[in-house]
Amino acid sequence: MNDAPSSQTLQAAAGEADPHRMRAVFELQQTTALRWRDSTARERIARIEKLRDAMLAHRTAFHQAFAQDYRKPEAEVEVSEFLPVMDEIHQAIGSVRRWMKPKRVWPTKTMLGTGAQVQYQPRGRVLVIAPWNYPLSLCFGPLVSALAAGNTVIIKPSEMTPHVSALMGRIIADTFPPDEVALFEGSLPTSQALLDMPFDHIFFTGSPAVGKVVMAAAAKHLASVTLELGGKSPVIVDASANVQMAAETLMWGKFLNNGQTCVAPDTAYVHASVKQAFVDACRSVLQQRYGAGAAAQKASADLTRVVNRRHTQRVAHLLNDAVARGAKVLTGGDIDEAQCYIAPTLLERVPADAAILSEEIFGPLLPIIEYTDLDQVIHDINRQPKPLALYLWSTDRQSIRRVLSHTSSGGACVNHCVAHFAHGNLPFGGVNNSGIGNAHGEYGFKAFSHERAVLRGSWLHLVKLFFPPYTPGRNKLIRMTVDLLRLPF
Ligand SMILES: NC(=O)c1ccc[n+]([C@@H]2O[C@H](COP(=O)([O-])OP(=O)(O)OC[C@H]3O[C@@H](n4cnc5c(N)ncnc54)[C@H](O)[C@@H]3O)[C@@H](O)[C@H]2O)c1
Repeated sequence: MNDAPSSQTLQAAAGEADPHRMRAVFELQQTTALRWRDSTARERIARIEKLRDAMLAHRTAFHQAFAQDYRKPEAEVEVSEFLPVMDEIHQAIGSVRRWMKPKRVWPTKTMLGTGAQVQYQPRGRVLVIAPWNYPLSLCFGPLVSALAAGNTVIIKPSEMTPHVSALMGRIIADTFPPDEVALFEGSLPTSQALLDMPFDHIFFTGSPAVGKVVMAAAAKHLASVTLELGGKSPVIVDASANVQMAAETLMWGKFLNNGQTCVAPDTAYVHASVKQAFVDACRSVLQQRYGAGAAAQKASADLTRVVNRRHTQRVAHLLNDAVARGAKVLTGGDIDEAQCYIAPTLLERVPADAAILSEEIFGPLLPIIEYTDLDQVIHDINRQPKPLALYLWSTDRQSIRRVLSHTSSGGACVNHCVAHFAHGNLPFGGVNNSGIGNAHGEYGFKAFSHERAVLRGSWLHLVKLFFPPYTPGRNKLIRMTVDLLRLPF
């Protein structure tokens, strides 16, 4: 690969990556992608292990980069960035052999005597576009799945976490030749230049609005897509809920990464009979975790900052708009735009026309809506676009069954929140507005694989009985075969 543009050069352009270099790397990856079609599990595991070792060798540098980008506490870098990627790596190394094996399938009645299997082929050259909120996890997590499936990869991280993105760029450049894996930093122009190229698959994580742009770009080349999007994930705390447990878990899921989580609880419907107890429990959990009083909470090292001023203004607008329309702040409400700080905030009596009830909040605000009729809550949830997650705190089996069977969402947790993201044997993805396709574990492997149907077997020659000319005898045989399928065995 002597004529390959060096990764150092690729990273050299300030701001946006050079489109010519991106195109050159893309072309270069084609030869590798074709060669990797029959790559072995051992080769794929070796690549994943290289990534793991490089990532772990830069653990402290990551802690520093996250602190510089948005003051993310070290513990949260470990639990929400390293842990998911390490889990993905651990699972892929242990299971890729099994995932890759062609799966034999039983013949259907008309195919008796044939042999059939599903072969998992690498898609080829894939593009991973990632958001800023979990930059390491959402770049390297999909990278692991893509490598497990045998693809070459180009990654476009977010421009909003420049220190983490630059560090990941250095790691990729030092670990992989660009014909295997390359990372290009940049914003819209870089993303658009990449989307112009005929990738075999695009794995996009980000907002539903940009997801539509990505899908339209993919349509030009009929590239397959996985879209991991966002939305408003509703919460229900019903009259039977363990209120203390609900407060403890919900305050974690909501204020982890300061609410900047795709599956963050967005709006809480709380039954009137437990609302006051729930609010009291939430207040006390927040005080215990982040300090009593506004000054203590602002000084807490355990609260990540909002990623930048623009997003601080956006979240502050949601809060101010709700308050101006009559919402009441139950706790929090402090804003320091210069420091990108917004206190953990609970609101009630939010009027229906407040923007906070229609836009994804993606910040440390939680509107609480008191309810008495569960069916009305289900009706309200079903009027909104299908969310990425739905959370229910309840001990009543009937209510749990009713909510799970009458709503739709990418994923759901009962008596917890956010934690389903961490279960590597569950598909992670949205539905319609919150996403298309799945990530994680074997689902991630499949997202980056083409499931090719392969049919063989000497009995197949019997299909000639259905070839023209359609004599009366053949017509009869065809009709009999169709009628055979009406029989129950
Ligand atoms: N489902 C998930 O797994 C998941 C995970 C994290 C975040 N999200 C969602 O991501 C969103 C927040 O992240 P964000 O603000 O970085 O998202 P975003 O959609 O603004 O940006 C995501 C990526 O797309 C690029 N981009 C932005 N505009 C583009 C355009 N017009 N054309 C091409 N590329 C473009 C960005 O540079 C970035 O790399 C939220 O909606 C959140 O719910 C989803």
